[in-house]
Order: sequence, then C-alpha cells, then structure tokens
Amino acid sequence: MTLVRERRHQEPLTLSISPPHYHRTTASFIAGDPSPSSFSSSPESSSPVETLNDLEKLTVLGQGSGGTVYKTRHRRTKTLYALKVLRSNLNITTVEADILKRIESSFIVKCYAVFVNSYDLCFVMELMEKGSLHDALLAHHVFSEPVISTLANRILQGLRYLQERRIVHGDIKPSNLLINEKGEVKIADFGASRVVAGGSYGSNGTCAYMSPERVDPEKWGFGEVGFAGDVWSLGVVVLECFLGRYPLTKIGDKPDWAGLICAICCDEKVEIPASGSPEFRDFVEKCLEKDWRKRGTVEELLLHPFVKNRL
Ligand SMILES: Nc1ncnc2c1ncn2[C@@H]1O[C@H](COP(=O)(O)OP(=O)(O)OP(=O)(O)O)[C@@H](O)[C@H]1O
Repeated sequence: MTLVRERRHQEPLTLSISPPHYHRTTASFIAGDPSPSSFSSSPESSSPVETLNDLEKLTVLGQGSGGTVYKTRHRRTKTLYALKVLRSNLNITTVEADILKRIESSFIVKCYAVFVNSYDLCFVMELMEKGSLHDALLAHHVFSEPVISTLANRILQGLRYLQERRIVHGDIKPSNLLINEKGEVKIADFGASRVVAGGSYGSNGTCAYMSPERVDPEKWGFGEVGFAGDVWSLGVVVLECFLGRYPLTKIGDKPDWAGLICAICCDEKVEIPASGSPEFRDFVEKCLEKDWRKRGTVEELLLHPFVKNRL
C-alpha cells in the first residue's frame, strides 16, 4: 500500500489551478450521511450521472488506504460504473477533481462526475472490469514481452497526454493501472498528481516506484518538473511484469525501508535479466537510468523499437 493516502490527510497539495465549480445536490446514497445536501462537480457539462441517487451499489470492487471502490449500476440507463468513495479532504479533493475534469483520453480511466460532502468524496468512474494490473500479476505471475510491450505503449501514450497538459501523475504503479473488458490498460488515480507550474516536486507517491531524484533530490538533483519520475515508475512496472516480482530488491533481501531507498538511489545500475530480448533490455535500461537527465523521455520511448507500433 502507499504513503499517498496517509499523506493526503496530513499535507494539502498546492497547485496553481483554479478550483472546480461545485453544485448543490442531494446525496442520500452515501451510507451514514446525516447532512441533507452535498456538492457535486461534473467533469462533463452533461454528465450521465446527475446525483448519487442515480446509482445503486452492487458489489465492492476493491479497497485502497483512503477508501472503497464499488461496482454500481445507473438505475435508469442500467450502465455500470465504478464509484470510488474516499474520506473527504476538500483542499486535496478539489485539486484531484480539477485534474480529472481536464482529462479525456482513451489511455486514462474516465471520471464522469465527482460528488463531495463533509465526509466523503465520491468519484463516478468508468468501470474497469478486469481490475488492476496488480491483480492481474497476482493471477498470471508474469507477462510475455508482447503483452508488456502493448501495456508500455498504452501507458506512454497516457503519459504523453498528461505531459501535454503539464500534469505529472506521480504514482504510476500496478494498482493504479486498470484493465477493462477488452484487456486495455489505462492509467488511474490522480491522488498524487500535480499540474506543473514550477520545478518543485510533490511529496506524494509510493516509495517503491519513486525515481532516485524524488527519493534523494540532493544526490540526483531535481528532474525537470517531474515527468522523468513517471518514466522511471513505468520502467519499474515493466520489469515487474517480466520478473513477476518487485524488481529493485533481490530475492531474499530484507524488505525494509533502508534497503529499498538504497536500491533506488545507489549508483549501481538496475540489473536487467539477460533472458529478455535486446529491445526489452534496452527499453528498460532507458527507463531505469538513475540520472534523470539521461533517462529516456516519453516521446523518445514511444519511438523505441520495443513499443513502437504496438497497441
Ligand atoms: N474504475 C475502476 N474499475 C474497477 N475497479 C477499480 C476501479 N478503480 C479502482 N478499482 C479497484 O479498487 C481497488 C482499490 O482502488 P484504490 O484506487 O482505492 O486503491 P489502490 O490504488 O489499490 O491503493 P491506494 O490508493 O491505497 O494506493 C483497485 O486496486 C482496483 O482493484
């Protein structure tokens, strides 16, 4: 699990974006909500879900450190949605909601509406029927290079879309990569994201997938506004899919904080298995270059032979 949800409740993100516009709406849907009203923000002008009362809960899809994700059905249209209910922290949630409002990409999980009251923040999202890449890895253990290549291509296209809008995701990892019925992978969860206005890094994210310059900025220097950090995280995910385990620590290593920090930040290059194809090895090496100045960029990696023309 991540630090991000814990930190969400401690330190508000500061972003130079204007807050979304909130509408008053009824939301008796939220169990235990004693207040007669809540606020909603719809990422689309005509959202298919106008109030939370439109949705009936079917099952629990998953649990994160900040809340619960439900499978829901629209009472009238019968369309299925995922509903993520987080404990509300308005400073942060307006930031996340505003980022989600800007996003419309087939490589990123769609958010149709956001409802906020004093207790909960509810995101109405596209249902990703096959769950997360983390779940898929538990079930399949490893993936073949063609599968990893398609997955890497989709994530890179999602990152390119975000980068064009100056958004750093900040928490690319298997449980934030969701899979739909067609087997397409999309990026989710913008709780650690930020819109780049200057050169500073946010402190949210999941340490195991963080780049050296985020873990130890003094040693590695700040990466240019943080996009390189998302590329590093992608490299960790790609290698994890190949090996079937978290790749930066060795089998048998004590899974402690110090060992992890050392594995990410020490000068040694990340070990890439010799059993991978030359294209795979080169791609991973370019993502997991410790010096962010020499790391592959999203644009360069999209042209790399390992992922080029894959979808
Ligand atoms: N849109 C969705 N469609 C289908 N399942 C989803 C969707 N969003 C989340 N889930 C499921 O719910 C689980 C919990 O998601 P959530 O984003 O709350 O936490 P997490 O990312 O797994 O962990 P954390 O947020 O604590 O890092 C996911 O791992 C996934 O299995």
